[in-house]
Amino acid sequence: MNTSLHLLLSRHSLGAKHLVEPGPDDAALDLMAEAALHAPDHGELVPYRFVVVRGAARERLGAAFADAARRAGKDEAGVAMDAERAVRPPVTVVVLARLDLGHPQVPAHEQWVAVGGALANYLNAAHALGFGGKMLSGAKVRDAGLQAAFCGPGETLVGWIALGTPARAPSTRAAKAAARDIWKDWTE
Ligand SMILES: Cc1cc2nc3c(=O)[nH]c(=O)nc-3n(C[C@H](O)[C@H](O)[C@H](O)COP(=O)(O)O)c2cc1C
Repeated sequence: MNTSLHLLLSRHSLGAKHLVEPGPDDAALDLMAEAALHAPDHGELVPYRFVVVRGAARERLGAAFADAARRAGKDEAGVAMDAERAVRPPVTVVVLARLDLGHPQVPAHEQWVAVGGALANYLNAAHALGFGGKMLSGAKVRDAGLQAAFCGPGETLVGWIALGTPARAPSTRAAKAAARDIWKDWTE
């Protein structure tokens, strides 16, 4: 099979507990961002941006996650688990959407499609470079403190991508759908 297609067909998500050092460095993060920029994007609005959390910044994100967990009423075990989610992955990339809601040609749903396309390209590029990762959101994206920490005016906190080197092979699981379930010819 063609190598590029093999990469697309073999990508899978891998959670933080299966990710080890090293995470993507600047060169890899540049390539992943380049790949995101190659996704379809009506009007070339680039309605997204990424914020990289690594090194000592992981502890700060852990503290911010812990604060959010306390605001959500979690007990101390839950708080510690949320903090660990930020500290454990070698690299966490915060995904932010920045839609132009008043755009005369490109409605919001098209800009969201562009955000999703960029995210898919970003994750596929990480996979092509040998990294594993998983996109996560959860109730934390609606936490006012975390939103204030990352979002500029009008931006949406989409979530976090945990990234690192896969510590294990993917587990086998049933396909979410068969290819023939999601396309068909148009007939009357
Ligand atoms: C925007 C977005 C947010 C997500 N948030 C979560 C989440 O909070 N928790 C979770 O378990 N999966 C979440 N997922 C799904 C996983 O990232 C992953 O796609 C899913 O587990 C299926 O695995 P696969 O990517 O290997 O097909 C999210 C996906 C997207 C695109």
